[in-house]
Amino acid sequence: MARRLNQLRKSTLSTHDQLTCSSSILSSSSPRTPGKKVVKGDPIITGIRLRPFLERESLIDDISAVQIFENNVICTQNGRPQIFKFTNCFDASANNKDVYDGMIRSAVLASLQGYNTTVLAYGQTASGKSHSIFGSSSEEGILSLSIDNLITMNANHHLKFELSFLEIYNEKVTDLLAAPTTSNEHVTNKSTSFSKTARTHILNKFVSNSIRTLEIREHPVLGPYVPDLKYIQVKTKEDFQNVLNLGNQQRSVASTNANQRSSRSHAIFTIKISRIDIPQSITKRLSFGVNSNTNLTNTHKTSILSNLNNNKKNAKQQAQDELEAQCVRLNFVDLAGSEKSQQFIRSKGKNDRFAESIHINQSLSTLRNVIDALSRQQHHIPYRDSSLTYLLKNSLGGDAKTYMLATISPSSTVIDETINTLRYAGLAATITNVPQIKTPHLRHEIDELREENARLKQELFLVKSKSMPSIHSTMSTNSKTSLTSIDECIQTSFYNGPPVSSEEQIDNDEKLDIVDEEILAQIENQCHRPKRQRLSEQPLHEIAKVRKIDDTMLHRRLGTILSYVTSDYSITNDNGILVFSNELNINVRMSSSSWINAVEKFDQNFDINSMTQKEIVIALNMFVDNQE
Ligand SMILES: Nc1ncnc2c1ncn2[C@@H]1O[C@H](COP(=O)(O)OP(=O)(O)OP(=O)(O)O)[C@@H](O)[C@H]1O
Repeated sequence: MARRLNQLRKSTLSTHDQLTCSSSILSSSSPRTPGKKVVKGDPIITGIRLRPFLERESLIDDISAVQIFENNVICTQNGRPQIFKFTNCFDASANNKDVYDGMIRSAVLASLQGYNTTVLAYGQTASGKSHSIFGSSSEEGILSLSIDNLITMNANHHLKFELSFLEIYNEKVTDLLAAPTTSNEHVTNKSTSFSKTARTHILNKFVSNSIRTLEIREHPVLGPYVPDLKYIQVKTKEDFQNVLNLGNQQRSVASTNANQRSSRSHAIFTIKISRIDIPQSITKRLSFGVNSNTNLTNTHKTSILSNLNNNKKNAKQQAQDELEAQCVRLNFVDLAGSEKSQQFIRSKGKNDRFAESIHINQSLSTLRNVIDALSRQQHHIPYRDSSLTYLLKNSLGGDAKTYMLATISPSSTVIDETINTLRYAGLAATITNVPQIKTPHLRHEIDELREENARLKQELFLVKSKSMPSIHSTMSTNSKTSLTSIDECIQTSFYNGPPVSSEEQIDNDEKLDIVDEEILAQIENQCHRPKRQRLSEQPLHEIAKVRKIDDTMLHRRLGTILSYVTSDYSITNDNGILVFSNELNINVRMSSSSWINAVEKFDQNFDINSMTQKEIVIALNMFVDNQE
């Protein structure tokens, strides 16, 4: 192992010059306009995932041309190594959970904060896009893990989740959750007396008739959307699985007329998140009935009534738009294989395949053109040149948060495509979005709660530093009341008020960080303790080893503390901890390093025997570095 690492290190050093060279390749594919303005916002977050060798590749003695070493992806093409640097790299040993924890979890959290968020899986055919998003029989995909996380975090049932699943194939958008217009069985049974060619023809016709093609429209506020797309509400993981199965079933019905269609179509799975409690101002307008009085005789009366009805219709439409604008969408996009159309033409050599490849190529080449134009900050971005880019307009250089997971194969036979993928992922990382919070109806409350939270933290510590007889008894009544509702409100962290620009948001966050820092500094001074170093996210056993702490002892200690609070908690696979207690209004998911820190700090600062349950929860929460 050490020898392997040394070899890789050497190869990294010896390829330092190549790095400069490959950086220049990268920059040559994204030449910067001289003097272009610096756009403030969030870059598209990119990650690279290398899949393991497949059995069939091992059988033909294919050799690995790609290695991942820390944040470097090292590709060997014609004996010449090239290095690409990325912030998130997952090697062949990573599973979907690792990808979720390392990159996608923050996308889910962003959507809960009120941002429209998109996760794009980009890469050539068979590089692992679908495996990452949808998983396999033996492994959950990042989509399922995201749903899991969302459902767990919605313990108070304040949020509603609705799912849609669409496919873009040959530039046409189809709804994978809408029932087909006729039954497939009916057609296949009826067609049994036909020859194979005639049956294929009938089936093709049936498929194109039974699957409704949808239009894309652009709304002035919402941006491009598919008006008639079906959304299905889900409450449990089982509901989600049923929706996914339904969509996949429809997708496979469509595949009968185009083998492995899924490889050449784009699929967009959307989780629409909204609050259960709709503001009254909207509910009223939504319930407006539109009268159709057919007994009118007087023309004048008719025209007045028709105007009234139109106004009602407009008010209803407006209310619906307002409601839509307050929903957040978390999209998972499984793109078609990114290889060049030439390969399709060569491998298939058929006319219909040619048309198909042109469409796929149109979508993907437009996607590349859009990425290219955005990275160069050009004025015209060709979003409308393909259905895919039109629908993803807000996710590419718009107001959404975007994550791109580029999947690559280790095989030496496809190294050109792998390098292509890495180049586009590199370009995508230079694109800046300006994310806007979409759900404006809690903003002021959240701002106030954050301030209140910081103030209470300070109050709590000050009380503690004066030997703390009982936190509760020294707190103001207001503080006690606020503390009760803080957890609940922060959990449902949908904003209220006008949309905040990401700049403002960063500014607010920075201010809050400064306040936090100041409070911590004050506390450190008061407690005369040296500043503690923050723990990095490491596996539990590693932290325990470095700190010479017995992790089972820590588990036990946490168990004891929690048993004062609730009996409803569980240890997760990654040694994190999930606490449920509706009665106490807590729903805490701590990672291993967070709760180790929390337990240690708790023990150093508090005497559990002199505290109420509520105080224990507050104190524990206060010490969690990274509450998720
Ligand atoms: N990380 C992984 N671990 C194990 N097997 C994987 C992994 N990634 C991909 N595979 C396997 O590789 C094969 C191709 O993967 P997948 O279908 O996800 O590719 P894809 O990029 O979605 O292809 P396409 O563009 O054709 O849809 C599948 O058999 C899948 O199970």
